[in-house]
Amino acid sequence: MSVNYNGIALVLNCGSSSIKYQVVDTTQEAPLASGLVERVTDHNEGVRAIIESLSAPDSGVDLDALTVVGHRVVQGGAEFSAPTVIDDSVEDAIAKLAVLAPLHNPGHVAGISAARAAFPHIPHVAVFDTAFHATLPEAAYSYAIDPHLAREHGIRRYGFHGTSHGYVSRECAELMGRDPKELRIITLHLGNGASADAIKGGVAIDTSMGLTPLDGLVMGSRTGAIDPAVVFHLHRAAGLDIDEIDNLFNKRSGLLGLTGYSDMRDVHKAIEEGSHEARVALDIYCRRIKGYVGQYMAQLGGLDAIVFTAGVGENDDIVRLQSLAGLEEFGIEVDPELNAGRKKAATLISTESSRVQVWVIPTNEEREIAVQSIAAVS
Ligand SMILES: Nc1ncnc2c1ncn2[C@@H]1O[C@H](COP(=O)(O)OP(=O)(O)O)[C@@H](O)[C@H]1O
Ligand SMILES: CC(=O)OP(=O)(O)O
Ligand SMILES: [Mg+2]
Repeated sequence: MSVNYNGIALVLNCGSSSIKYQVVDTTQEAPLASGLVERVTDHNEGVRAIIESLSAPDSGVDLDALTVVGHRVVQGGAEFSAPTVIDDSVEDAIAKLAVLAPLHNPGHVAGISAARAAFPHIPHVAVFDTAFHATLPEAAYSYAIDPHLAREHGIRRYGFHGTSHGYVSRECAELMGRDPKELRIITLHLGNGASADAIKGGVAIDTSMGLTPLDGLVMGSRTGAIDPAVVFHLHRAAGLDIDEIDNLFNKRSGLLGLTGYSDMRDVHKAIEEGSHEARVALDIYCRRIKGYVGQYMAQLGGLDAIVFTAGVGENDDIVRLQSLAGLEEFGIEVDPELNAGRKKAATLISTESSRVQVWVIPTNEEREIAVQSIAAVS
């Protein structure tokens, strides 16, 4: 049973290169304040600047009224599977988990430390991207390596974007007027980072990201799935060391590596200008999505709905159409007219005869983090 508590939360989502924030009053639909600071290099400084601007008399926000500060944390490892009130030891544990999310956890800790210094008397809660995937069956989270070695080094599939996958899958069930317990859903979170989830009866049974947010779908600057032997080969044949390969796979691959652009809008522009590389990049991107849809349909033993969300999923009708093209035999039919354009609100884009409903549902990680943080301290 879930109980909804009300309150006001400042939510900080310290991403790999940006900080998104919202002040959420759960009794109101729209946030009291929201914003995005891009190209952040120092998250401690970034968070302090955000708090300073929210403290201004004309900000429309009364920071004295805050119930809680909620922090998005990408990697919770084996330690954290639920929203957790942050004390020094929790902050320390999140810092230690940075080896398993090097692009994300260091920024989270810098943001947490700035926010705890600014609001020492308000509870701070960490909401983990990994938590929604704590339900994965052992066969889904285990890799085919020596289990002793895996246990000793925490090597397993953790899965990320869980707050988003959980949120949009619950929204989807509600929009379909069905109990999540009776649904099989594939959620496609296509942002700068991208991942797919297979959700059965309301719980995740598979996810495309792994030990770190590098595996799975093609992303803005990350490879997604790649034969691990490419690492050995690049080391032996091209002389790259481990850190150089890590940097290459995480920061200079994906759409960026293929085309020079990490933003899908730029990839489309390049295609319009006749770029063959950009065309192939889009084809790889969509082909990979289709592969996960097929795989997860099989793991789920059938399918009731597909949900597209996040920056690409909500805005890119070409990606949505191309990723699901040719799946009519499997009961998946996108209606090109319903699909057309950017979606600012939940929209059904499948045909009436489609056995599987296809939805675009805008994610709202910040609101979901607010709700979960308030519940954790209520
Ligand atoms: N109109 C659009 N058409 C296609 N892709 C878009 C559009 N707007 C945003 N995007 C894509 O969404 C990405 C950002 O998604 P978002 O979910 O905000 O990512 P993140 O939370 O990881 O920063 C951009 O990098 C871009 O690729
Ligand atoms: C986990 C992850 O990849 O997050 P983001 O999409 O915010 O980079
Ligand atoms: Mg995101």
